[in-house]
Amino acid sequence: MKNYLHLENGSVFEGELLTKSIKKAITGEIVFFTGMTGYQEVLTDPSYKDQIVIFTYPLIGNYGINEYDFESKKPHVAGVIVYEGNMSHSHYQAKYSIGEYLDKWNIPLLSHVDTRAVVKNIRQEGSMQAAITAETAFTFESSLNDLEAHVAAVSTKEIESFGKGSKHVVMMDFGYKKSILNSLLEQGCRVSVVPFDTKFEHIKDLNPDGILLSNGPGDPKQLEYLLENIKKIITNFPTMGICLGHQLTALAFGGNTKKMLFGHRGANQPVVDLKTKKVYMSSQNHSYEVDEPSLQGTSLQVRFRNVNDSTVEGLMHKDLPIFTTQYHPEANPGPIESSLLFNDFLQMINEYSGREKAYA
Ligand SMILES: NC(=O)CC[C@H](N)C(=O)O
Repeated sequence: MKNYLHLENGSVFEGELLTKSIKKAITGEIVFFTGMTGYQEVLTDPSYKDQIVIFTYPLIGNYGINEYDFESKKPHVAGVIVYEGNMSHSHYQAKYSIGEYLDKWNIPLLSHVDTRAVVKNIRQEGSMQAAITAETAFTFESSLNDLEAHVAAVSTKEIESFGKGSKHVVMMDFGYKKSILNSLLEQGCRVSVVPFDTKFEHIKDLNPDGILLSNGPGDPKQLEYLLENIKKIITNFPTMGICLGHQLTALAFGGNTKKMLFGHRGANQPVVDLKTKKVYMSSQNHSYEVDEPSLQGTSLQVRFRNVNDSTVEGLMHKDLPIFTTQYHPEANPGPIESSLLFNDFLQMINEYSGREKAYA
């Protein structure tokens, strides 16, 4: 069935709807993902909440959807745009086609769209809204900012515990990916996943050895009201921050964040570790970045940098055991070479265990 993708700049693209017909237009910020594989992880990563994802790789769906690669319990994207959506998947682990899976959650999949032309629009003009509808005309009534997803919609409502290890990591859940939890479990940790707004006093009672600030959707500044609490937590326990967790760390120490022209979303973003001068290929998904000049005079310094555009890709605290990455060391999808950072986190925890508050 013919349907249309409308961009906020007035461009309209025709496509074929592979999922059931939509009664009402679907709107969201349109973002493009450049990885060749990993669509299942992208669809279920809570950081993509309410966004319309357009895949640049021209064949999506060929290995179906399996039971193992979910990053959370359900898909969070508002809609999916592809060049060719393959509904006759072939993989021994596949349970559904991508279309069946999206249909189950009432998420439209629009195919045969000129994805290269759409991405050129986003690259040239920056982030914008888009709509998927059966109508040839569409008027946007909201602004891009109104569409920003909030962490409260994806964070856990109650504390959940995983693993039996001796080191206890409390993960503040801003919309965590399951692979982060798995990476911590692989390090032999016991993990408590706690709501994003859990107070310092409560976290202290949980007696953590370390804190992980997770990834999550939306503008980090939406959580400005929590920064004081976050700062208290991370200055008292060894901390690793990932993506939104990285951005919140920067804000908590007085740095600033800003929206990028169109963000980084893919599985081959080169990042240099300024400490070792080694370059890693990384998995990324973000629209915001830490504004480097704003770090001047703070106690944070840049540890990782994007090789393509020099943006800040990670920070370390000058005195405290805190480090962060804008990219995703847990991969999924993408290269796993940065998973070593979870070892570093554990080393840092071991170094500081028993020294509670000694450095606060
Ligand atoms: N993956 C993430 O945590 C994304 C962080 C933030 N929502 C951004 O888009 O920049």
